[in-house]
Amino acid sequence: MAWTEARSAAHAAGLAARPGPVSVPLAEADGLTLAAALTARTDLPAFPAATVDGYAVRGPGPWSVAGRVLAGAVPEPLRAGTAVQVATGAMVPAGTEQIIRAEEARRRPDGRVDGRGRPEREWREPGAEATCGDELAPAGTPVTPALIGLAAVCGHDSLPVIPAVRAAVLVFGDELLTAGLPGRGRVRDGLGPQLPGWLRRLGALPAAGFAPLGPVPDSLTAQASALEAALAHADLVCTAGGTMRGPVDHLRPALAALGGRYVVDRVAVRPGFPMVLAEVPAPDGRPRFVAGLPGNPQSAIAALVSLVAPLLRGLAGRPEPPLPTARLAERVPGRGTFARLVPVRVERGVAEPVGHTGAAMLRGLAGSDGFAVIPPGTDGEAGAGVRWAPLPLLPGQRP
Ligand SMILES: Nc1nc2c(c(=O)[nH]1)N[C@H]1C(S)=C(S)[C@@H](COP(=O)(O)OP(=O)(O)OC[C@H]3O[C@@H](n4cnc5c(N)ncnc54)[C@H](O)[C@@H]3O)O[C@H]1N2
Ligand code: MOO
Repeated sequence: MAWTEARSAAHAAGLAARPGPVSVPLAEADGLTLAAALTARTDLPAFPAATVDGYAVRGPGPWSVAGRVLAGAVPEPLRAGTAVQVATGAMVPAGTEQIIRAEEARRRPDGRVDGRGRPEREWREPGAEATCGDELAPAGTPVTPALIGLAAVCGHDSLPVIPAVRAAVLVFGDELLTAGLPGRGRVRDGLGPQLPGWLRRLGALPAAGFAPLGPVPDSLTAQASALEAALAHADLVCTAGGTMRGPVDHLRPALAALGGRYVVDRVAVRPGFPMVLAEVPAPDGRPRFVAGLPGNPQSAIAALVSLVAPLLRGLAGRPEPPLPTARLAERVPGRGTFARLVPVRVERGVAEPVGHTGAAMLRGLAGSDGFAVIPPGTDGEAGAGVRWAPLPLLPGQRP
């Protein structure tokens, strides 16, 4: 499958399988996606609210001071010739004609206040920000802290959201070490420690109740049963390794044993071409997903960006945004009929290829912002515009 087609297929499969909406308390909604439009449950503000500390007055001055209204209280209507002291945020008494700022009011010896109000009203009218029923954000909007605040001030206690995907990671390979120095045929597992952070940045939560103890042994029975156990807790299982047809590559037979159906089976891209995305049936009728990432560490992350990122956007009910573009700093040869993904650092719109980018390497990737995409049948020319697929780095977390 072509790389662009594979990304679209992953996104479409996610959209089709997205979970139904749930209602969550505001404090738990951050980072999720609105499942229905957010509407104002009341006028905002809900009552006329003073914007300054001062005196609300009615009729011509000087005014005798009839009391005060603090924020949170309901005032009596104002009679002509009187003033009440108001605090910022206090409900303005009915009949108020102007508010004289505290620093611009004079207390006369007889106790009355005098002064001139400013031409503009010093209170907010009900509905100035929103009227009851206004749509404040459409379905599909990512929930941010500011949106949570907006929902709170217009009367919501909970929000309808698409729940977060629960994701689990399984690494395959008897050669993998989880501690100490590599050597004598053994390598350190570079994906088990890395994938959870990327998945979290893509909006997935760890699958509660499932924590593998380490690499899964290279046997079909071990890998099929590890997958089955993970799928009992997770909407998405990312596996690493075993995607090819080596003597101990069991991912495809394990998927077959679980009744898996391929959404994507190998992609015309380098690195990462043996990547797989499969749907596995589940008792509730909503499919679960297995993303088979190749074992070569950089290839695995290329597959994560190519398949897992669009899948998770689909599962969250979000659209797939077009890839950003940048200018290539230097010439990058293509890979014939395959697309090529090249780790780059992107600075002020210029994509600079980094070094150490073999499929088995992480050194280049660890200093990059994402992958420049050299389309099939082309070379990337110095100065030419390219699309690039960002790594899910958070602002302020660039390497
Ligand atoms: N005959 C062919 N052999 C291979 C081809 C091919 O076209 N024909 N393609 C190569 C490509 S491309 C890739 S990518 C790999 C994919 O292989 P697998 O997904 O089956 O991965 P493994 O064989 O298990 O491992 C490959 C490589 O990566 C190391 N590895 C695995 N897991 C980890 C990990 N968690 N952390 C660090 N390193 C890991 C493993 O030791 C191997 O060196 O297949 C090629 N072969
Ligand atoms: O596709 Mo492999 O992932 O080139 O290294």
